[in-house]
Amino acid sequence: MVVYDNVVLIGFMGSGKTSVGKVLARHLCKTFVDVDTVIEKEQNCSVSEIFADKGEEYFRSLEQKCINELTQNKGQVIATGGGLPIYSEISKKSLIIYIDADFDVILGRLPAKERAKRPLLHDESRAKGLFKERIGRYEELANFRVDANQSIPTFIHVALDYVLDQRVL
Ligand SMILES: Nc1ncnc2c1ncn2[C@@H]1O[C@H](COP(=O)(O)OP(=O)(O)O)[C@@H](O)[C@H]1O
Ligand SMILES: O=C(O)C1=C[C@@H](OP(=O)(O)O)[C@@H](O)[C@H](O)C1
Repeated sequence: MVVYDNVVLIGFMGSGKTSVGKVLARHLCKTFVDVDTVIEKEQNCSVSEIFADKGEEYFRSLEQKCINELTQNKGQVIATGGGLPIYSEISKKSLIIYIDADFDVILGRLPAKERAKRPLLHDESRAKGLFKERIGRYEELANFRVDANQSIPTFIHVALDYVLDQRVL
């Protein structure tokens, strides 16, 4: 049986990776880490500011460096940004869970303040295009997909049961 170092959550912007990750980590008694938050702390500015000042390509290089460093450690639940698995390699020793919510559900959940934090969500039709483009990659990479269209308490046990059936350090 494969032994995984970490649980890594992937999925589109706003699908709930951070929210689900925190709950999952608590139940599993693992450390929760959010890639965007780590980058923001290291750079001492927000993701939006990095996009505006240094550009998306630079942000993608920070993501790759960050996920490489984080996956040197073990026993964590790691929430990624929606574009990370599109542009970065994720260690093969990661148990990858796809947090899958419909585009309209995501938009309905995000207040203006949350949308403003995500530069690639500002233009709705472009964001919908990205959503369609990325689904295939998320599905291909994931060990497991969780339907995240409902409230977290209604589906968290599905993710938890799956992880508990695997061997994660
Ligand atoms: N299953 C859910 N039901 C209702 N609201 C949710 C759910 N998952 C996330 N949210 C809300 O959606 C927003 C985006 O969630 P977040 O966890 O930040 O997504 P991500 O990390 O994937 O970008 C937050 O305001 C969060 O409270
Ligand atoms: O999908 C993307 O390309 C992005 C997703 C964001 O993270 P969330 O998925 O947490 O919103 C953040 O990394 C950045 O705005 C780019």
